[in-house]
Amino acid sequence: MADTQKFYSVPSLDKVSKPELLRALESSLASSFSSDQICCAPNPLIIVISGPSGVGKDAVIKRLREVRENLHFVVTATSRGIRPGEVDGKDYYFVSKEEFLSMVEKDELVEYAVVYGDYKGIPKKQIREFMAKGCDIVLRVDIQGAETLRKTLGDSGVFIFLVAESELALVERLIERKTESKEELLVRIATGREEVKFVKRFDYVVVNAHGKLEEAVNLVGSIIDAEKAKVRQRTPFI
Ligand SMILES: Nc1ncnc2c1ncn2[C@@H]1O[C@H](COP(=O)(O)OP(=O)(O)OP(=O)(O)O)[C@@H](O)[C@H]1O
Repeated sequence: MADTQKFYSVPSLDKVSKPELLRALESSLASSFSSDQICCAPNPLIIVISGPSGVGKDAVIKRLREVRENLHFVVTATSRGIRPGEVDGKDYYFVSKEEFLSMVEKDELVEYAVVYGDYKGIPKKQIREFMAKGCDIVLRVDIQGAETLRKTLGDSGVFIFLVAESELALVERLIERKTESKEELLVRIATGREEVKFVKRFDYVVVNAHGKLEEAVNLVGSIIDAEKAKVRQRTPFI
């Protein structure tokens, strides 16, 4: 009965202006409407992108950075030599083996590994700094690195495994890149065969098919969007 009375105290919708109607609704409910945000801002994410050598991790991340804002790509420190077209401090921090080992000793890396004879590791400082600014963090690691990060981050990170459409496509991509010797090619291909088995430990798998880089990037973007819309947010801590 009381509810029906409240309903009658609200004027007909076509007789009053929007502000008048709002006031009438507020007074019927005996409380004003809040303009506060209903949901809190989503937590920053740590997105781990991994996959076999030559699958397109760098290519996907490069494009992702062009199309998405508020994303920080952590620059990995490596003791490997610089490849043509790579820029120190942008693609990697190129350091000597000695410098790298000193970073390990000072516990400055969240994860590090020897990859095809070279050290690669992720500096903690950068992750903390950019998460504090509200940025999502993208980490590019090989499968060993993803394994270590899973142990550190548990379910608080988003783990994405990139695959090519077929083994043949992956090998062709590596050959066309022309950055490995035939010995290095063999090692990467053999390792890649084993690495595909690790897909089960990831949260998502994304196919980066030949000529379809944009589709792979869009899917990664959709994964990030869906993660940000989750009711139970991941809360990464480094
Ligand atoms: N969807 C695609 N279609 C065609 N070529 C691609 C695609 N994605 C990447 N490539 C090309 O394949 C080669 C390997 O890609 P990229 O260097 O990004 O792989 P990666 O996974 O980062 O390799 P690594 O782990 O050895 O550094 C590059 O020459 C890149 O331009």
